[in-house]
Amino acid sequence: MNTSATVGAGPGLEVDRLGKRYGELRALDGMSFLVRPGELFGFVGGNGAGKTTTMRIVLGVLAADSGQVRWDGAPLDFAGRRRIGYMPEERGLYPKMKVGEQLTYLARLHGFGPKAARREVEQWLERLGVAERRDDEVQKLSLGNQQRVQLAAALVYRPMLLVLDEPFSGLDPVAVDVLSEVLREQCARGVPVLFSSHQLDLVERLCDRVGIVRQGRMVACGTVSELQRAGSARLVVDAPSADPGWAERIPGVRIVSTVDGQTVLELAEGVDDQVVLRAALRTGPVRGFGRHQPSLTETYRHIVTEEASA
Ligand SMILES: Nc1ncnc2c1ncn2[C@@H]1O[C@H](COP(=O)(O)OP(=O)(O)OP(=O)(O)O)[C@@H](O)[C@H]1O
Repeated sequence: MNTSATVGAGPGLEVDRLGKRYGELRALDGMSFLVRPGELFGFVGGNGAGKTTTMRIVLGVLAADSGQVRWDGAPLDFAGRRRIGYMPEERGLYPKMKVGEQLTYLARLHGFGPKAARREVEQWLERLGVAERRDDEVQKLSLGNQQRVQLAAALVYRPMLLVLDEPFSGLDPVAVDVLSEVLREQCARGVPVLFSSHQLDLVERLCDRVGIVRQGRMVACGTVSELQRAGSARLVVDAPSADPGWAERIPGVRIVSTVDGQTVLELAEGVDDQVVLRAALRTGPVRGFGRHQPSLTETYRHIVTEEASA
């Protein structure tokens, strides 16, 4: 598991040791990671961890105090940044402009001819389920539908990279499915996708790699299973005749929960699970014994808490 990105010439997006202060507040403190072509990268972390600040710096709407953002090994310049599909946290559509006109304008701005622009716009409006709203002003749409249009705005000019700040928040379950599919398709075309989210179940399902941010830096980065392996080892033991505290005296073992004879145990590094099995067998029959696969939410809590107490 990498806790920081390997830096050097290479394809994709490289965020290299970004630093950013707002007055006295250190918002970013050496933020580094890579998003490779065709990779769906989930950017997670608590409120105020520095995700939006990082994305704004990638987009160039905010300048870093230190560090660099690179695309394919070269510093990301204005021309490169124009080819990023961006969905800002504060959203960014013209409220009084009609949906279709706004998207067509964006596509035209990015070099599409009139016919091609209209074709792209129609395709995304259909795909994202807002085609019947093409002649409505953005401000007349529900928040969820405004969000769909905002997504169309990030996709309509075929970006080389997608940077989406909480794209799933506020979407209904059907729209979540459509967006998940769209992001997967973009990845299949080779587009790297960086998105932030607090919906860890969704991130776990969808992402190739996940970066966990705390206090302006990347504290863990890897595939979901790499992160899970880096979390604590847990065992689930089903010993129906055992007293609730049966595992208390095993060195290096902490009881996480006991429900109906089923005990979840956390093992310190190096503890032999066979010692636990023998202790369980001394209590009577053992009906189940196995490793507990933590969810990304559990792993996230573990990593963030460990970092806080380090
Ligand atoms: N314009 C600003 N002026 C001063 N402080 C700011 C500004 N923008 C962000 N911050 C601070 O910088 C830190 C990082 O904020 P940021 O918005 O990047 O976090 P985040 O990870 O996106 O959080 P959330 O999940 O809540 O959206 C926070 O402490 C925030 O209060």
